[in-house]
Amino acid sequence: MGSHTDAHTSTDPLPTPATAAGRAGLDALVADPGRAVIALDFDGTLAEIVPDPDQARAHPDAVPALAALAPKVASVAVITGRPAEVAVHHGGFAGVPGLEHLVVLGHYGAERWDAATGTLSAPAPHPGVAAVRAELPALLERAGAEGTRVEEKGRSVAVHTRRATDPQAAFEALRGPLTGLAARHGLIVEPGRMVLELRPPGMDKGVALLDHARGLGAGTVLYAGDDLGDLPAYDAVDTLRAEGTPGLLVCSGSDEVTELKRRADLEVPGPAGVVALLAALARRLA
Ligand SMILES: O=P(O)(O)OC[C@H]1O[C@H](O[C@H]2O[C@H](CO)[C@@H](O)[C@H](O)[C@H]2O)[C@H](O)[C@@H](O)[C@@H]1O
Repeated sequence: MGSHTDAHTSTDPLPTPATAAGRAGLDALVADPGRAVIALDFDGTLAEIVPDPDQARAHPDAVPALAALAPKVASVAVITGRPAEVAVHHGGFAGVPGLEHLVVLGHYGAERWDAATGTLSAPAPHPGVAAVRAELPALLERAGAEGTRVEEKGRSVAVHTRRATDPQAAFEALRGPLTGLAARHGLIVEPGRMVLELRPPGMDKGVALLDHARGLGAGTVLYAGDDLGDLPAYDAVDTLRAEGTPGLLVCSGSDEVTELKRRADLEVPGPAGVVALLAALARRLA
């Protein structure tokens, strides 16, 4: 899938989705923004991918675009694999005029941070995470996984291979052993862009998005993502569409992941393209 860049109207050009379903989703959003839910992934979608996860930050135009858009729609939500408070920090989302009602659903929706209260709600930690954390160094040593980096995420542990000599080879070599380790302790492996995360089962971005959209009685849902962990959210938009709620699937395009492009209604060039779309929407809805 992809897009072309016809003017959506003569007054404020919006990209035109490549699919009829996507065009219906965008039309519904523009026609009735007060019932629209805008849901966005963080890394690779609002923030450029960088080698060190600690250094990732929202695109410089992301917060202004979100702050301009949020007051015009029912909800803006960031749905991320990051711990919610890490996304809030790296995104610069706290205390921003216009983002008073932002919601950040972290750990694939297991955590919820509300800008309105500044509070975080989260389940009890899964005991398997501590067990995995204890066994991981020896497993990585045995695997000879030079250049890999462990990201401690609190409710999960992620093994990054982006800085290995051959990132894709390291990813493939570790996938089996890490899947076995996770399974022994009741966890699952969430694969992403040069990362294998060992995390509790039972929640994903699709469940999170469906709960959020249905809870608000959404009339339209836009979801933008870039990675495999976003596919359940794509499924959720398809589910909502089947129920009669229009939606728009946006892919933040990259060369690393192709699965989303095939399903998206609209592909934009990475976080800069996502942010430009959000800004154009905010202008259109003014
Ligand atoms: O759901 P997301 O917001 O997309 O988070 C998914 C993972 O993103 C982070 O890793 C990715 O971004 C890093 C920084 O750009 C990059 O170095 C890494 O290769 C990417 O996989 C984050 O570190 C993970 O914890 C998230 O689960």
